[in-house]
Amino acid sequence: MNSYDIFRNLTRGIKFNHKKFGDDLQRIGVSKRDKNQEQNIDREGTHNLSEREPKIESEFSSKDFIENGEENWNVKLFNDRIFDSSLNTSKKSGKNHKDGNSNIKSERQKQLEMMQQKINRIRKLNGIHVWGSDIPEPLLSFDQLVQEYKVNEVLVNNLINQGYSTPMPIQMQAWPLMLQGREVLGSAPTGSGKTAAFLVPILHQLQGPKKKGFRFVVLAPTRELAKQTHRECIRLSEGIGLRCHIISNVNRARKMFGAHTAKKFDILVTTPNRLIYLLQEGDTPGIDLSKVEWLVIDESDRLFEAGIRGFRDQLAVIYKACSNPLVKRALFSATFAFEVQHWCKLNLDNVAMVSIGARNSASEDVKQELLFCGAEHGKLFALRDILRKGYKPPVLIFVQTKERAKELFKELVYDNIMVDAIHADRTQLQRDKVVHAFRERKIWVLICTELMARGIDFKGVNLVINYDFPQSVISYIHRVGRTGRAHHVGRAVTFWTLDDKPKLRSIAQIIHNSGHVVPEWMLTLEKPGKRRKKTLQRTTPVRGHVSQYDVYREREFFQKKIKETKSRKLAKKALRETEVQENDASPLNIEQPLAASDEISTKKLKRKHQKVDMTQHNETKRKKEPI
Ligand SMILES: Nc1ncnc2c1ncn2[C@@H]1O[C@H](COP(=O)(O)OP(=O)(O)OP(=O)(O)O)[C@@H](O)[C@H]1O
Repeated sequence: MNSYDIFRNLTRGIKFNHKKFGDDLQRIGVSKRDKNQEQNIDREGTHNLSEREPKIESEFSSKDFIENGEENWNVKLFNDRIFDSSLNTSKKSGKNHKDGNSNIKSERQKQLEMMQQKINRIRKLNGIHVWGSDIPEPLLSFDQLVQEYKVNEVLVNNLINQGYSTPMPIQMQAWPLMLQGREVLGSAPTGSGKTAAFLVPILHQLQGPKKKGFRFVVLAPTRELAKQTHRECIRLSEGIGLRCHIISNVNRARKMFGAHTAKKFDILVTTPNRLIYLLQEGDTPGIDLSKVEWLVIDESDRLFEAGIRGFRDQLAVIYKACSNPLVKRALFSATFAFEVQHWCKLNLDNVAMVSIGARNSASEDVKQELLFCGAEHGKLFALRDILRKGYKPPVLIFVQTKERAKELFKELVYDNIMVDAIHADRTQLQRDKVVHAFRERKIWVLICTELMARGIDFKGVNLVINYDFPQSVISYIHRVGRTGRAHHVGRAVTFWTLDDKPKLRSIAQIIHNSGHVVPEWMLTLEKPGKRRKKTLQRTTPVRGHVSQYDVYREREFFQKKIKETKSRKLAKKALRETEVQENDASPLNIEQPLAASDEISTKKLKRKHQKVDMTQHNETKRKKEPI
C-alpha cells in the first residue's frame, strides 16, 4: 500500500470541492465526476475514491517492472496511467462525455500530457524503468542539480572534477528521488555509476558536519568494496567537511566510537559483520546508530541472501540499531532478486523502484565469448594460448576456490607474467597491497576468487577470464562486469568443460541477450527442472588440479600411500602369522586338540611357509649361479 492508497482509504466517503482541490485531485488521479457518477455516489452516499482510482499495483504490477525489462517495454508512468484512466472513465460514461470531452481535456491537461510524453521519451531513451507513485522527472544535467534541487555546488564541482560530464541513467532517476527523501530500490548494470547515485543526494542532505554521530551508513559485502566506497565518499565530499569512517579494526573502532568520540564522525562505511561485532560484543554497544538518517545497502541481493553466504540476520540487527524513526533506506545492486523487491514493497515507506535496462543482464559494453576446453587440464593450455597471443593488461582471472587460485598462481608466476592472487587465505594487509598494486598497474594479471566479483571498480580492466565456470548467472553478471565499466569496452572469456554443461544454457542465454554470438545448440539445451536448478545453484563441480603436474604429483602421492598401506597390511599379516606360529609351538597347543578351522589355517600357513622357503631357496640358488 502506498501513500495514495492510504489517502484513498482515509478519505473514503468524503466529498471534495473540485474547484478548490482540482489540481491536487487530478495529480492523485481523481477526475471530475460526471452527472451519472454524481447520482450514483449520492445514492450510495459515499465517494469511494479507491473504486474510481485505477489500481497501479494490478495494472502496472511489480511483475511488469521485473519481467518487462526488454527493449519493447513500454514505460508508463503512474501519472500517465491516472491521466489515461481519467479519460477512459469519462469515455465509458457515454453521451454526456462526448459533449464534455473537450472541456475535460483542458489546456492544462494537454500540457501535462505533453510533459509526460517527454518524460517517457527520456526514460525510454535511457532504458529507465520506474515503479511507484509520483516519480519525479529524471535529471539530465549537473546544472539541474544546482538549479532545481539546490545541491551544494562544491559537491557538483567534485563530480565534474572526477571527469564526469553528464549523469548516468541510474543517477538521472535516483538523484531526484533521493533528494526528495524517497526510499529507493535501484538496479542498474555493473559499472553504471550506482555508487555516485546514492552518495550524491545523501552527501547533500547531510548538510555538512553536525557533531551528532553517524548519520549515514553504507553496508557493503566485502572489505575491498567497503574500502572503495569509502574512498569514493571522501572524494565526492571533499571541501564539505563531512567526516567519513571505515571500520578496519574492530577493537580500534570500539575505542574510537565510544559514546563521546563517535560524535566526530558523520558517515560510516562497513561490512555487516564488523558492524554487528561492534553492536553485539560487550555489555554496551560499541557504536551508536540512533542518529542514522540514511542506511544504504550496496549489492543488496547479495546481502539479502539467507544462509552462511548471506547477511540477512545481521541486517535485521543493524535495522534495529538504526532506531531513528525517520531513517530512510536505499538498496542498490546490479542484479535483482524478487525477494529483495518483495521485502522493499513490504517494509519501505512509499518505495520507488528504478531499474535500468533489462533485469539481470550483463553489461552490453562487455564482448563476451565461451571457450570449450575439453577437460580440466585443457584450461591451462587455453589460458597460456590467450596470454601468448598477446593481451592488454590489466586482466582478471576468476577461479572457483582459493586452492585453485594458489595453484594457478604457481603455474603463471614462472611464465614471466606480473601476476598475483587474492583470496580469503591472504591477510588483510596482503590483500590491500595486491589491490593497490593492481590499481597501480604493477600487477598485470590478478587471479581472484568470488571475493572480487562484486562491486570492485578497477579502472580499465580489459579482459576478464572465467577460468572456472561461474556458479550462477548472477555470479557471471558480476564477474564479467569488472570490465566494460563506465561506457568503456571490455572483453570476457568463459572457459567451459563437460562438467559445466548443466549450467551452460543459462549463461549462453545471458550472452545471447546482450547481443553476442553463441552457438544455437547451447540455447536449446534442456532446461533443468526446478529442483535440479536449485541444487545446481548451490553446488559447484568438483574440479581436479589446475596443472597436469599437480595431477601426476597427486597420483604419485596416492600410489605411494596405497603401497604403504599395502605393505603395512602385509607386515601386520606377517606379524599375525608369526604370532600364530609361536602359539603353534607352545606346549599348550600341543596338548589341546585343534579345531577343524584352526587345522585348515595351520595347513594353509604351513603351505605358505613352504612356499616362502622355496622362493628363498631359489633366490639363493640364483645368486650363487654365475651370470
Ligand atoms: N556520471 C558519470 N560519468 C562518468 N563516469 C561515471 C559517472 N558516475 C560514475 N562514473 C564512473 O563509473 C565507474 C563505475 O561506477 P560504480 O563503481 O559506481 O559502478 P556500479 O554501478 O556501482 O558497479 P557495480 O555493479 O560493479 O558495483 C566508476 O569508475 C565511476 O567513477
